[in-house]
Amino acid sequence: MTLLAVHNLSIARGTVPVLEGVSLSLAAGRAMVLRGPNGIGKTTLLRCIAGLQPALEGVIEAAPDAIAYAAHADGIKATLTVAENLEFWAAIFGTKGIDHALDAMNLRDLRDRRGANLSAGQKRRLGLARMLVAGRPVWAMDEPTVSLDAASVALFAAAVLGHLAQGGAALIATHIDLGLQAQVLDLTPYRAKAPQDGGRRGAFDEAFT
Ligand SMILES: Nc1ncnc2c1ncn2[C@@H]1O[C@H](COP(=O)(O)OP(=O)(O)OP(=O)(O)O)[C@@H](O)[C@H]1O
Repeated sequence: MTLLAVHNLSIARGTVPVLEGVSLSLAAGRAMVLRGPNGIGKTTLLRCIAGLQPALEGVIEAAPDAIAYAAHADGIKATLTVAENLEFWAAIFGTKGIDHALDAMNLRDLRDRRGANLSAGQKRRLGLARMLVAGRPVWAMDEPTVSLDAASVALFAAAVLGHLAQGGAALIATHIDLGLQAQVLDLTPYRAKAPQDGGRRGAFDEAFT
């Protein structure tokens, strides 16, 4: 069963075209890794697929509320504890139970620590635990392993495998090898033909973080 299909997508950052003609398809149980040099448009593509910005052209097909997105920023509430952060997200996503997410990302001992007091890697683990409480079939993730140590990368890879085994799918922009059996999509051939630097003035989208 196909959980996500993208047809002939063209996307821009600000008003500047970044990628043209991107198509991909992700079936249940499958992972895909997005590759390409810095600035090619991996983040922009993921944001578009997550519904955070419109495409210039093309079609994205997924069931309503199918996609959970983990961005560079973790969206962690500094004044809430680890457990409260996850409870908050479970309430937003309409799911129940956070223990499996605490266990999966080794956060049990940190459950009562406030978001503000977590290390960078711990914050990242909490951000990834959020995916586990989302209860959504398609995980779209942008550089999920930044700040993670080797043990945490292994935990994350195991969490992705578990998600795939349950019929989920994952689209992951990463520069590292996660040891997953994933299809690789290099975005380099889809670089937009329009000038990348010319016409840039006024193109900056300040809301883009
Ligand atoms: N706020 C902005 N407004 C307009 N253009 C931007 C803005 N931020 C980044 N860009 C440009 O958009 C293009 C695509 O950036 P994007 O972040 O999607 O690339 P990426 O492949 O995720 O890069 P990286 O591997 O460095 O994370 C780049 O050329 C970048 O310089």
